Amino acid sequence: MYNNVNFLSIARRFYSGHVGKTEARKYVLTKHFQGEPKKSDFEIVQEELPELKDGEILTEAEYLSVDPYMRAYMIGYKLPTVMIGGQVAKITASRNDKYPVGGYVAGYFGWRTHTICNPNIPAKGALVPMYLLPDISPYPVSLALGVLGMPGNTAYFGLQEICKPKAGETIAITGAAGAVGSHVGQIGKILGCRVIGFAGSDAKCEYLEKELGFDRAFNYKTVNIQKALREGAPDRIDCYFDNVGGEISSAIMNYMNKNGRVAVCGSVSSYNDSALPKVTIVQPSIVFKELKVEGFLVNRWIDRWNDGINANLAWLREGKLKYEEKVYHGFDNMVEALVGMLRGENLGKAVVKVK
Ligand SMILES: NC(=O)C1=CN([C@@H]2O[C@H](COP(=O)(O)OP(=O)(O)OC[C@H]3O[C@@H](n4cnc5c(N)ncnc54)[C@H](OP(=O)(O)O)[C@@H]3O)[C@@H](O)[C@H]2O)C=CC1
Ligand SMILES: CCCCCC(=O)/C=C/[C@@H]1[C@@H](C/C=C\CCCC(=O)O)[C@@H](O)C[C@H]1O
Repeated sequence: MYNNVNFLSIARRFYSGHVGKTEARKYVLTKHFQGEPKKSDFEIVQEELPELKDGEILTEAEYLSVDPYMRAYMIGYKLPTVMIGGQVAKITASRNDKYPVGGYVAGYFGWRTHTICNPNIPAKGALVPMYLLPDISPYPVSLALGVLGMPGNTAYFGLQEICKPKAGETIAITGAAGAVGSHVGQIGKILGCRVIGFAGSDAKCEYLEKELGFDRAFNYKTVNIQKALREGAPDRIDCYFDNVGGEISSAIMNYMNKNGRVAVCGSVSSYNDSALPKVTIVQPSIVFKELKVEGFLVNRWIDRWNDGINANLAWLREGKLKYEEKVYHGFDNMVEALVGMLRGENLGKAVVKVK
């Protein structure tokens, strides 16, 4: 026979945390985006989550990410479907010894307030499986969506593995004041390169030059790009980290040095458009300058995910890497946050604090 104390300790081994019904909310995409995402493209659905089964955990989202891919990817999904996205969530109940209550996980759970999952069974088709956050103190857990997460690893691996910059070379970056771009530029400086960036406002450019140490930054909305390239990169460009695509990318690629390397990371300038833009041809430059142009998805380096996080964490702690976050507030404001980020409201990483 169990006495009360024994019974409780055994029960705790199998089920710790809040016991009871959980009311969860989620965004269901009901209409494919046309132009900018709209609130009316979604329905917010409330549901009661079931009791946990053995091996499962219940998490509560603290920060949700808004990322450019969300605008681009949904076209491939059959609707209605829960909106995709990454989040940092606290474990509030657990029937899995390796995932204790109070711990934090990063996962692609979608736009949900609460999630039940079994970390031992990877979600079908997950490009980046969920993981328990390492100790990132004294930094906020939201950084696991930015400089210490997917965008940080995109900068870390994308620049070093594809552009392979050498000290003294010149790197050009578009989308330079965003999550990935601002991080790429700082790694470029750590590696001893000349770094020039293009971003969408004078204030962003001032931040890049004065706070992050970019050699030059230009407001692509107001400058003459050819003139900016001549002024910012007198020795031309050796590495181009392309976040935006479009005409500015053609201009930069046509201004590169022989054997230059281009990391094609994304093309946010056209994600809201239904037709792809017509741009200046780049093939003659690729041929005659023997450029290497390579697209990539950061999950290519999933086996080295923690190496990227640890390297970025070390640079943060040494004061070599700085970050900014644009924090939106409230689960009800997810669409405003997504649209705001796509319009360029963010300096650094855009995230939503759920409560
Ligand atoms: N390949 C991969 O694995 C990954 C790719 N990416 C890609 O990296 C890029 C940057 O992502 P991320 O850092 O998360 O986002 P950002 O933090 O850079 O936010 C998006 C930015 O896009 C800029 N932007 C919007 N419209 C335009 C336009 N017409 N022309 C130029 N810039 C524009 C805005 O800045 P501004 O004010 O300067 O216009 C805005 O702040 C995206 O293309 C994304 O898809 C991201 C992660 C992984
Ligand atoms: C033309 C679009 C290019 C987009 C480039 C980009 O930003 C890629 C980002 C991926 C991102 C994808 C995330 C989730 C996909 C689906 C998740 C789900 O819940 O189904 C992430 O995987 C890292 C980058 O490779």
